[in-house]
Amino acid sequence: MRLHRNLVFTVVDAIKLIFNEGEYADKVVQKALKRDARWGARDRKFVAETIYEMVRWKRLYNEIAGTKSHYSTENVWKNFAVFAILKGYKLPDWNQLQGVPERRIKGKFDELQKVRVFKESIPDWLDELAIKELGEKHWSKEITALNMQAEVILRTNTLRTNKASLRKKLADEGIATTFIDGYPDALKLVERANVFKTSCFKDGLFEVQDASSQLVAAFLDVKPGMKVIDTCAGAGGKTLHLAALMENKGNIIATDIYESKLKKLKIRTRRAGVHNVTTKVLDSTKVLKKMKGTADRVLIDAPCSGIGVLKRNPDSKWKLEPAFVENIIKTQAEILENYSKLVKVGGKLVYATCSILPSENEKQVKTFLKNNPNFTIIKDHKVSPFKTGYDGFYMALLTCNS
Ligand SMILES: C[S@@+](CC[C@H](N)C(=O)[O-])C[C@H]1O[C@@H](n2cnc3c(N)ncnc32)[C@H](O)[C@@H]1O
Repeated sequence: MRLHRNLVFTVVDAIKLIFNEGEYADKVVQKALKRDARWGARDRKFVAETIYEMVRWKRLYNEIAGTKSHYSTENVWKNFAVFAILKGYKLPDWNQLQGVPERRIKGKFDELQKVRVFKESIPDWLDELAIKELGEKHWSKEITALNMQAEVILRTNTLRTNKASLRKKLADEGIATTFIDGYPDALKLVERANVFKTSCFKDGLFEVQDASSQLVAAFLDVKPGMKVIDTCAGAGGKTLHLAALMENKGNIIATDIYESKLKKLKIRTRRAGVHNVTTKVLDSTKVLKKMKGTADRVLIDAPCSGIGVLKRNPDSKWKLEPAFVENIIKTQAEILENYSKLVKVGGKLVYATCSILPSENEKQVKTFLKNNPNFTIIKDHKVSPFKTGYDGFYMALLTCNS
């Protein structure tokens, strides 16, 4: 395998932006891919995957290269050399790659496989927390799965098309996909591609949404004509799915504390042909008070640590902090307590997170049920990245009895 100069320089610049300027990896990848319009699918794949791999394996590569966390250009090249050797690339005769100690890199890699925090490239605190919550054996399996590359999954917009027809249209645009058992509207890309450029995307025929995330809206058991409140709607990934399941009938109120996210949601509804969504910014307690006890269904897709989606956001390993996780657990408890009041008697609520930590999931639900005996649990579902290969998620379906 050969390395191409302009692709590798793009990767090095991207890594500096992520680690020195604190920019988000997904945004940096998007920008990097726009650098040269002549790049083909293989070039784009190299750029995107190499940036994600260098972010994902930061601690391991730092340890092997002796670069610690200092991100000078020279050190980024040293880390890149580790990546290239471990992936089996033939090193070109470039100044930046002179004198790379190939044998020492391989030897150090083998030696570090015995220490999980290096082998899996994770901060000590996260390893300790996850072991406390899940046990060492379970966590070891999950983190190995969370370090794999994320696949691209699409959700068919059933308001505009069906899965088989979308698959054919995408194939006509050069994008091969497969169905996934157990996920009724999902299509998996055979190879990474820029799906946002397709006319299928522009025509609103699909959304990019992980398979596990596609289970959440369906878990809420919505029906056409219902009144549904999507309390933490963000940019609306699940709102759009709810609208499709409700066949555009009834009323979905999408709320969030950030107006900017709800604006993005509005743009997405137009592309998807969704007509039954209104948005409300949660800027005062009055907004919620007015809707108390009125909803047939409430979705709480709560803010969380995101530990279930490290595959997709490997930079979270380095950006997350223990205090953030502690605080978000308190926020989740408050949100569940406050937003559950929106459900009418006989109505249902889903509490969901993209975390695999029990303290953000089943423990939150247990405490809530203890404090709110008018609610009972119908079922819950944990999605393990290790067992499924997709993102880690938790969802619990509760009902309000009085
Ligand atoms: C997991 S994300 C939601 C993702 C979204 N449902 C989707 O499917 O695309 C959690 C959202 O909760 C919002 N949020 C955080 N604190 C909140 C609060 N107190 N009330 C409502 N929303 C909140 C965040 O802005 C974020 O958009």
